[in-house]
Amino acid sequence: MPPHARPVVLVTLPVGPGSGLPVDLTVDLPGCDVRVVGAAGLLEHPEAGEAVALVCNAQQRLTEHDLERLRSLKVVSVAGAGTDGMDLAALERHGVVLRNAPAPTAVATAELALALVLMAARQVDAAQAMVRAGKWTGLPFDEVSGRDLEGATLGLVGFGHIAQRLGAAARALGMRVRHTHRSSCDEPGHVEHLDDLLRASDVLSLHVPLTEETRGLVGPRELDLLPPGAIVVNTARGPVLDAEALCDRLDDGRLLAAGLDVYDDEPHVPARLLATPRLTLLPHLGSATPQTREAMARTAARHVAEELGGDRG
Ligand SMILES: NC(=O)C1=CN([C@@H]2O[C@H](COP(=O)(O)OP(=O)(O)OC[C@H]3O[C@@H](n4cnc5c(N)ncnc54)[C@H](O)[C@@H]3O)[C@@H](O)[C@H]2O)C=CC1
Ligand SMILES: O=CC(=O)O
Repeated sequence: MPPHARPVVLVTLPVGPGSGLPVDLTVDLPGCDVRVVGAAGLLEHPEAGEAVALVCNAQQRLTEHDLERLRSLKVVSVAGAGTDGMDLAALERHGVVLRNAPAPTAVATAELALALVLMAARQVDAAQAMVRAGKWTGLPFDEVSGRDLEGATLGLVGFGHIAQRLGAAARALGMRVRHTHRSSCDEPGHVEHLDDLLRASDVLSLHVPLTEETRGLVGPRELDLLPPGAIVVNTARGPVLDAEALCDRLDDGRLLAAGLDVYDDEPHVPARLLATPRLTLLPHLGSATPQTREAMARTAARHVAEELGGDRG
């Protein structure tokens, strides 16, 4: 950065006047030149080589090649939780600090996971389809009668920001809550081994980041450990769960129902999933409320301000 120049911060979030999120991040980044650019135009931006910070969402990909173009970058600040699109080793080689913002995503994402659990338990999609198709002729049929959640066990894989909120809501519904995560802990409900959690889970909800360790964490073997008639919800990342294996078990009736917000190759949703019964499919909607999106953007901007500290004009 030339001496006395103001630090340039590139923002690939759709924020500002005329966007879905009319937030002015210059307020959070005093002393910086904030440029809102489209994600696709990041490398082509005339100040790409001068930018010291990038504010982006959790879908942002950053490779070695990108970092060579963004050669002045010191900070990448994700307005969200997931950092699975980033080449972490390349960021380290280039001396770039990576921050994420899981806390502000938690309320909306936990609420969405709860919605998927409730929809699955009460077969909401199928019941509504019955009404819309004019097939409701009397009392609801057995195939949309679902199950009670009170007294059922919710198994949480990962017990961070989102899972803890979902767990609290589930307890309020009278569910038993069990959880497993990377390290041992003595919190009530902690189960040491994933297999034991699966065997106990009437409802399984996934809340781990996508890493080499969690890719394929819940596959055919794991799904077969669930009690018959279990529910599976994934709001974490598509590759954590084998969605084909999930469909097999919905097709043959071993699982009651499932809900997905995330997929292997978003926004592509495979035809097999679209054709599977009792499977609610949402478009990665977890944190998509205006309140949460604003909190995520502002938190990410604050993280940039913290990291740049005295470098600001
Ligand atoms: N659908 C959506 O819109 C959203 C999806 N997400 C996804 O949800 C994930 C979780 O979010 P937060 O709860 O905020 O994250 P967090 O960082 O607060 O919690 C992650 C938890 O996973 C555990 N964990 C990590 N690796 C593990 C492993 N190998 N085995 C077992 N546990 C492991 C950690 O110990 C921690 O308990 C994010 O990484 C992101 O991928 C997050 C926000 C919105
Ligand atoms: O998927 C969203 C995130 O914040 O991670």
